[in-house]
Amino acid sequence: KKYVAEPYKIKVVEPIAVTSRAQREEVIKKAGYNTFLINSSDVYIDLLTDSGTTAMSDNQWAGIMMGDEAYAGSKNFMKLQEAVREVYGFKYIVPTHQGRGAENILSQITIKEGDYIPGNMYFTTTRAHQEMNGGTFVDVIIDEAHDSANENPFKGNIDLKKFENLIDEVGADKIPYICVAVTVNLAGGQPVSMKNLKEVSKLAKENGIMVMYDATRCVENAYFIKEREEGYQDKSIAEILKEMMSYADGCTMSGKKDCLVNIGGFLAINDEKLYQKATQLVVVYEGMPSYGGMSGRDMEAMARGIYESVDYNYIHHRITQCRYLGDKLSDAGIPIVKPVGGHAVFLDAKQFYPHIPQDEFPAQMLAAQLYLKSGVRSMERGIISAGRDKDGNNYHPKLELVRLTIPRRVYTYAHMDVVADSIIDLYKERDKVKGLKMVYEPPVLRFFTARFEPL
Ligand SMILES: CC1=C(O)/C(=C\N=C(/Cc2ccc(O)c(F)c2)C(=O)O)C(COP(=O)(O)O)=CN1
Repeated sequence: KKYVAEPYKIKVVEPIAVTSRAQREEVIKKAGYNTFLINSSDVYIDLLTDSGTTAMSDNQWAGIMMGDEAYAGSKNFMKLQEAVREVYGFKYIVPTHQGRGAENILSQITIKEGDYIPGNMYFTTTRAHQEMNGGTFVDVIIDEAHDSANENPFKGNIDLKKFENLIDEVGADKIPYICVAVTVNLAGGQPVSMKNLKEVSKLAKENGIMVMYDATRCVENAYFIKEREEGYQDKSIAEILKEMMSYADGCTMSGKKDCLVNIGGFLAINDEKLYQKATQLVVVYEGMPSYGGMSGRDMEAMARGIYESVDYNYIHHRITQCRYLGDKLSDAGIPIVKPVGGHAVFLDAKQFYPHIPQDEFPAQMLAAQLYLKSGVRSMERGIISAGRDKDGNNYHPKLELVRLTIPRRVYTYAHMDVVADSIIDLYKERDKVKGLKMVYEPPVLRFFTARFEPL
């Protein structure tokens, strides 16, 4: 398979754990069949998440030495503010320790009891903060996004009809903003087209509703627009990203993904009044508006990461490496979410284990089996992650997935081959695998610490 060689060379290495099957059997039992509870020292290839697992560049590490740890008005904040203004185009920026720090503040300053927040598919922390502030999340993504085999090139798109129906149903004054995730994590890292962003922005403006992006993987989204959307092939990633952001009133950002850092995030806003409300809260939850829970050195690393992230060679390799894994799996007949997303390959556990009913947690079991087989850690993104509704009933998401999340600039194609080969082996033994029962269920965001036993 043709692939794009890494546009960087390795300068520092971090040995990884080569384990035996016997060791892994001990580990998975102790971890209650939950990959979140496995120690990093017992993991060979860690595809749990792309969040905070990035390898920073030498330029970013050099920035760590330039930390201005002044409590107020740090030089690094000025650098970060300049980077966000230049690359994203937003006027005001409130640094936070990570994405959910921004989600917490945005939700508190915009959502009132009884409000509705439309969005393109839910995300766990985003929906949690919206609900904690009395809002109700309403999924307005196109239907195709819930069909893992559908190859629509922009499966993250908002269904304008659904958005309009909600406005007619509840009234625009009950909708503080529409949350547009670019890309859509749980749909399989699927992008939103520029055309759809423009249309959403127009409809929202006509109704006095703000548009807030969850910009966590926005550079990946820009790459897909360049690759797939008419009229953008000759534009740079930076130009596309800037245009994307111009259709939003602000964004929350988990810097731990597309800003290429291990910690950090921000809330960016154009409206001055909203910015002032945000600064009143950031001092309560994160710290001064000029550091927001980050050290000076981490703000410097994130500022430098923002500039690096729009380099074509970086993002071209990043997306291509992910697609390499996806193509190798689908060529071998393994059921995955199509098209392959920007940050991960998602295994369709419902099709992988058709004999295991969703209430026996097929995706949870598949992630455990993959660890047992090869020490590769992945993440359940199915019924366990979906949690329970207000009446305490399990949500039954159409997508019962295992996410193989590729950290940025960390693994080589050889690691991708190990992952692919072990999944292909697992598929051959799929009939022998049984489901799980949950033996410990925490009340909130249960997937992080729940424990299971084989049936
Ligand atoms: C699209 C989006 C995210 O992907 C995201 C985080 N993502 C994680 C970490 C994670 C989060 C929640 C889970 O249920 C989970 F199991 C994993 C992840 O692996 O994908 C956040 C929040 O950004 P923070 O992590 O910087 O606070 C906001 N928006």
